[in-house]
Amino acid sequence: MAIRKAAVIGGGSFGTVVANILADNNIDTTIWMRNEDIAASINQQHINPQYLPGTDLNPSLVATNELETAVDGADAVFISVPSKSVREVLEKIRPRLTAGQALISTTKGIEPDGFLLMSQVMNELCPNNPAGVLSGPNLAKEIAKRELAATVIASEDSDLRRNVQQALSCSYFRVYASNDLFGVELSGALKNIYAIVSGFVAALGMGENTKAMIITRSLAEMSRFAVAMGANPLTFLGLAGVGDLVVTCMSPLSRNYRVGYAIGQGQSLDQAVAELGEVAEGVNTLRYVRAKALESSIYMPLVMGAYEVLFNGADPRVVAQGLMTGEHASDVEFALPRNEI
Ligand SMILES: NC(=O)C1=CN([C@@H]2O[C@H](COP(=O)(O)OP(=O)(O)OC[C@H]3O[C@@H](n4cnc5c(N)ncnc54)[C@H](OP(=O)(O)O)[C@@H]3O)[C@@H](O)[C@H]2O)C=CC1
Ligand SMILES: O=C(CO)COP(=O)(O)O
Repeated sequence: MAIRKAAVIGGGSFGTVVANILADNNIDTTIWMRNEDIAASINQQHINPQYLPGTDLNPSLVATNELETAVDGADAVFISVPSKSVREVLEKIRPRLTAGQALISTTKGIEPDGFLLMSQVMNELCPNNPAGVLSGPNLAKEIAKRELAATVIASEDSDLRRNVQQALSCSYFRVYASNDLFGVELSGALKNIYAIVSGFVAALGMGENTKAMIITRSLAEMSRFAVAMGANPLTFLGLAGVGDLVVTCMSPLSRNYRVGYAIGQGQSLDQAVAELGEVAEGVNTLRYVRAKALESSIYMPLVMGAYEVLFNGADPRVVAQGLMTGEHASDVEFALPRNEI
């Protein structure tokens, strides 16, 4: 069944953008948020003054502080809050959901207990609702200006994939499909770590070759980790992999890049995060991925170096320099395995 009525849970920059695309596509859309003033601004002035100032939202978009107003009768519910709040929000909406309402996460993070991705949390709490993940190179502030962008809808449910493609595709937004939900979701979470590292590199004035080396070795590292976790490495060649890695490692619009940049300029992690005032998922993801890599003996020099900078006060220069001193390695490990060089 096509999506005629949609709910978006979370009134930050990306939730607002997703809701606005749906409204632009004439879908009856309600966005839920806990902040009453922002909801009133969206309903009366059609702006989100805190997260997307200067963007005129579609006047048909309705904002509410009542979950039932958003969720009841929605064909699809998009979850767009930071990962640390996803379980709490799902527990609140779960009693209102009916079987078959699709749940789509846009959240790019990991739950530390059990190293769970958001679709796994959705499946655990709402097993009767088909799950999907939306992920790709999607800087909210550009899409808000209706600049051209593309994304990936990943789900094992082909109806869900088709319905979301139809609901979100428009003149400025294109939606590609994937059935590798785990790979798409994992790459969206992992790339935030490398955006922080790229922020260090930019702040230190390192060269363009260095930046390209960091991005490419980031891709090698994140796909090595993902394969060890059971994901399909080919997914990392797509928009949710290379695409999102490139945009977040190169753009000051990325909050993770900005945290790295501020640290590269000498700020502490606490200062950098406080100044940002929005979520930078990569900070926590770095902690969880480092622990997992150590536990599972996965070689991740960039993750190890970034952790030392963020949490043990190491000089950010050591992260890129660390790559130069490792043992001789393979360029593409899927072609030439590490143990065969
Ligand atoms: N911004 C972007 O370009 C993109 C972001 N994403 C991902 O989307 C997710 C959300 O990010 P984004 O919208 O940017 O984040 P923001 O920091 O812009 O906003 C977070 C939103 O979540 C709300 N929120 C936080 N905790 C809770 C809670 N416990 N209950 C209810 N609401 C809560 C905040 O409410 P309040 O204002 O009341 O604190 C705010 O509305 C992240 O995982 C991010 O990685 C994905 C693609 C692009
Ligand atoms: O995921 C994003 C773009 O695709 C947004 O990245 P940041 O969370 O770093 O802003």
